[in-house]
Amino acid sequence: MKNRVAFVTGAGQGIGSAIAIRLAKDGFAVAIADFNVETAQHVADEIVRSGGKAIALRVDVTQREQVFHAVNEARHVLGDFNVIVNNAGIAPSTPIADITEEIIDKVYDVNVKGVIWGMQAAISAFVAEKHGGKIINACSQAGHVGNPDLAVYSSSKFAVRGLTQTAAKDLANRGITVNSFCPGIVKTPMWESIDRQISQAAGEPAGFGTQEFAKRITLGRLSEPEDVAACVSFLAGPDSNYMTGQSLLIDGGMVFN
Ligand SMILES: NC(=O)C1=CN([C@@H]2O[C@H](COP(=O)(O)OP(=O)(O)OC[C@H]3O[C@@H](n4cnc5c(N)ncnc54)[C@H](O)[C@@H]3O)[C@@H](O)[C@H]2O)C=CC1
Ligand SMILES: CC(=O)C(C)=O
Repeated sequence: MKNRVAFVTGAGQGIGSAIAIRLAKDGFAVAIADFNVETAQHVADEIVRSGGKAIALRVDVTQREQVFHAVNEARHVLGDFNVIVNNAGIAPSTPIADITEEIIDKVYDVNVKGVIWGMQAAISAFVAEKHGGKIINACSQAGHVGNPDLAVYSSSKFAVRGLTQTAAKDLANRGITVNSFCPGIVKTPMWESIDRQISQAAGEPAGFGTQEFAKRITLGRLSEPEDVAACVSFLAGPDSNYMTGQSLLIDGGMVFN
């Protein structure tokens, strides 16, 4: 029998690694795709040690050819292609008055172009395998409400929400669903870095930025990467078959739509 194959970008750490590990537990053979191939290999080894199937692939999601190459390799090595999770992202703090062209290009190259290249590569793999599939993009609560000090990042995530809605309409007739997940504050290296930058800018000790954001969380706690992975498991599985174009908030009630 063929493997069900999932390809997760930015899966060497944080939310991406939790998603990869969860999808492996769900029975997927998983391609762990990351700029940092050492952390990716570490996650793949952990999955294989637990009895799952995984490979590590080096990919820079800003480079279209690299994304197509990695998706093709995953398809050939793992034997099919069913789900892509375009998770890789970066989030430098960007107070509005200090935004430069360089930082806009850097963030948009990863967070927006990376998602577009991932969607295109997945479409070509689904077509080659003669079936539909699921595209899942990393958005954020910052893609629903503008966040202080994160203008470039927030606008890139608003773009991901728009791309998700549009692609869902474009791809429905090919049997492809497109959804995104929108975490709030997740305990990962990305969040630690945002907290340091916001706290430093306010002249406060580390942890200040987290306290400020946490005031908005209805459930009263930050989330773990596994909280997000559980929802992505739903989006990757058959129980979400009648859902497309949605951007699912997993933010403990920071934003209500
Ligand atoms: N941590 C948080 O509080 C939240 C995170 N998110 C989103 O979730 C996603 C994952 O975030 P975290 O796990 O927190 O981030 P992280 O910074 O901890 O991990 C990101 C991973 O992406 C990889 N990566 C970065 N640039 C890449 C590129 N050009 N090509 C390939 N891989 C690349 C990194 O090597 C790293 O392994 C991002 O899209 C982020 O915007 C959304 C809402 C909240
Ligand atoms: C990092 C992020 O996406 C936040 C705070 O919403």
